Formats: sequence, C-alpha cells, structure tokens
Amino acid sequence: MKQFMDQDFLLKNDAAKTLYHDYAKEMPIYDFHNHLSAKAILDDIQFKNITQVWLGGDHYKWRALRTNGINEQDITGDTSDYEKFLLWAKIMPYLIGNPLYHWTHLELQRYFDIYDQLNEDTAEMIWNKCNEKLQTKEFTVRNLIKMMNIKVLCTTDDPVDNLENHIEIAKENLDFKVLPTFRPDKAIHIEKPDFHKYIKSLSEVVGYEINDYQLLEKALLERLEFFHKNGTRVSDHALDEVLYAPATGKEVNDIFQKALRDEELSLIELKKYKGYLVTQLGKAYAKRGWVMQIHIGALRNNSSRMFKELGPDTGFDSINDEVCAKDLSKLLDNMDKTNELPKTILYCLNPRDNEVLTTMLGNFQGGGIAGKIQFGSGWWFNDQKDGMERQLEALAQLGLLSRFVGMLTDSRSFLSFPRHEYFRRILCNKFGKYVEDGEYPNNIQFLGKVVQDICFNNAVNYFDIQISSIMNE
Ligand SMILES: O=C[C@H](O)[C@@H](O)[C@@H](O)[C@H](O)C(=O)O
Repeated sequence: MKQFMDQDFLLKNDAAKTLYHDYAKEMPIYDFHNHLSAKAILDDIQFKNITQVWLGGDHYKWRALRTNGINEQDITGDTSDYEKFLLWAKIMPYLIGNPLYHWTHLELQRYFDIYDQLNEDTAEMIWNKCNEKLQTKEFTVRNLIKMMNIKVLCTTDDPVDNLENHIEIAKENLDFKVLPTFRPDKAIHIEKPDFHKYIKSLSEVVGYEINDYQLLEKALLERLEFFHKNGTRVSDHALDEVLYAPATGKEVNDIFQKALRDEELSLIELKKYKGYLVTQLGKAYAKRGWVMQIHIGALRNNSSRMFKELGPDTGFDSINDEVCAKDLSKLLDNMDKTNELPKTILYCLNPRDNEVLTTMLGNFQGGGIAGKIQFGSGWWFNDQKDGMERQLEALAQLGLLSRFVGMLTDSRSFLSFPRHEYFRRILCNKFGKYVEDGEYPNNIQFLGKVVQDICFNNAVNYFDIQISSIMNE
C-alpha cells in the first residue's frame, strides 16, 4: 500500500517520478488568473491565524462545510476563528475523494512542514503550529509568494478600478510581478440589475456621462488603455452562456437605450449586444497583444436567499447545461474573419464541453503563435484530479498538450499555490504512463523539457509580460 501523500504522491511509475522530481518540481509558478488582493500584497499583511487565510474567502471550503451540515453562522458568520477551524478539522476525514482533502494536506506540508493528518484529534496542535508560524516575518503575504517561487500573479480587476495598489507595488523592486486583469463583465451583462449603477460608476471614472453605446465603448477602451499602461496583458470574461448574433452599431445602441429605460431585452437583443461588445473588446485586445480569457458555463447564485445575504462567489454556483458551441464559433469567427482574434484561453465549467472547446481551438490557430487558442486548465468544479486528467486528455487527443500554457489557481487564498504542484504531479503521471505503457518512447529528457514548458515556459512565451528583470538567471 502506498504511503499517504509521500514525496511520490500521484506519481505511479518511475518515468512519472523522474519527470516530476527532476524537471517539474523546481519550476517557478506563473499564476495568470486568480482573485488575490493586490492591497494585501502592497501592505504585505500578516494573517492572525490559519482560519483567516484558509476560511476567510474560499467558497470551496464554505460549500463543503454546508454540505456537512454546518450552520452558516459557523461558516461565514461571527463564530470564533478557532471554532471555525475546529469544524474544518472535523470535516477533513469526510472529504475523501474531494480535492480539498489533498490541497489542505499539501498546504500543511509545503507551508508549515506539518505531515500529520488534520482531524479533530490533531486540530489544536495544528492550529497552534500554524499560527505560531503565521505570526513570524517569514509568513507575510510577500514571503508566502516567494516561498512558492511565484514569478507572475494576475489578479482580477474591474475597468473602474484605479489600480492604485498595483501601481504602488510596481514601484518596488520585487522579484515577482503583480499585474491587473481587465474584467469587463459588468459592462457586458446588460441584463443584470446593477447594470445602471455600473454605467454610472464608469461615467464617474471617465468623467463624462455614458448615455449611448458608442460612449460606453469609448469609455471601456480608455480604461483598457489605462490598464495597458499599468501592465495589464490579460483580460477575463465570464460568459456563463456564450451569446452572439451579428449586429450593427445602431442596433446595439438601440438595445443599450432600451436597457437604460429598464425595458426587458429579448434573447436576440442580448446576443447582439454581448456579441458586438465582446468582439470590439477582443479586437482591442488583439491590437495590444493581450490574451482574452473566456470562462464558459457557470450557473451562478442559485440560492436567491443566500445571494441576498452573502453576494456572488460565495459557494452557491453550479454547472450550466446550456450548449455553447454555435455562438462561440460565431463569436470567435467574427473576430478571426478580419484577422483580429486575440490570443484566447477558453475554459468550460461543464466537462461535457471539453471536446467542444478542444475541437474549437483548432479552427482558429496560427498567426505565428504555437497554441494561440488555448483550452484552460480544469476550472472550478474541474480542478480536482479527475477534472484535470479529463482536461489534459481532451487537449492531448484533440489539441496540442505540449503547447499548453498550464495551471492557474483562480483562487482567493494566498495558501493555494500547492495546486500547481498537484497539477504538475498529475501531468507528470500522465506523461509517465505513456512511457511506461510503451505508448511513447522513453525520451525522458525531451519529455522533461515539455513538462517544464507546460509548468512555466509556455506561459512566458504566450503572455506578453516582460519578466527577464525578475528571473534570477
Ligand atoms: O475556482 C473558483 C473560481 O475562483 C470562481 O469563483 C471564479 O472563477 C469566479 O466564478 C469567476 O467568475 O472568476
């Protein structure tokens, strides 16, 4: 029987072990999509205890606790931090098969050098050991980032953000980059109740009233330029349903005016507005060499009661079963036909769409960039072992896995970076199995280089982000 999460965790053959230990393990991390706080990095904050960093904002953990019958008060309410930690420790043995079980123990091992199982019996000891370390200078947020050899972090930011924290961080000579991501969802989701409020806040930022579509586009392009000047090279879109229909600027403005009058929009009007705006933004990204990320297929905020109480991204989302292929194809083609499709990373939340996306990739490749259109790493409900294996398999069989830009955490916790290790072990095991099964020659040196490319080098080449100054060559 294998030892529990030992050094060869997830590595089931000799080739896999060699690929991980000799090639993947020491590679730096390029986390090009997460929800970390740039202010926490600027202030280099110190967490008071393990509850604050583990349970403070991670809706994965909140969801697991709710499923275990824990009251909301003890999850996101004002129950003491120790009580919340104790509940998390108690649930741990019941998380068998859930990635949170592996991630929690990897984080204890990598950050705190704790190899004990977390459960009710070890809770107090682990609470004390973690908190003792968290209060030392070695455990400030910036040192947590350095501990994991992270070189690039792209946070998630709204066009109205003033980026003051990123701007201040950039003035310091850090050995990692913290860059904003342009996330214009609130301008795209015209049907949302807060659309008016958002247009007002965008108007305040640009200094003129946005009273038609053309001014909205102008304002967004001005903010895009501001983000570009402050280091942004990545955008992100949550297109829970991909909507596209051909439209003229006049039609889109008529739709915009209808929305301002609070009139309900038809599906075809949503398709026209969203397809047109995403196309215009995509062309602007292409002009600047940016990468466009598109996250497809979430069904969000299913509990209206809890949305009212806690807001979005609090663990009440699930997988959508809307089909995305046709409108996605038209949306991408609408940019590609004038050769203005940017580098694009597609993520689907419904694994049923894995093959839809990996076959879609091949339709729009080229332009002198290997792997211009990418299939993103197992996203959200797919970022566990099987989900990652399915994503890698679909990309290997129908795309080009060796050109994959690799893993990202998409996380809100500064302790989540062992997820890259988790991914690397899964990747090395996959490649190792090809070799051990005689399906690929034992070219370990070449495969090791491909593994290192997927871990880091492909991202360096794919994103137009200069990092030579922070790479201690
Ligand atoms: O892995 C979970 C993710 O952080 C999830 O919360 C985000 O992907 C969010 O839905 C988004 O739209 O960016």
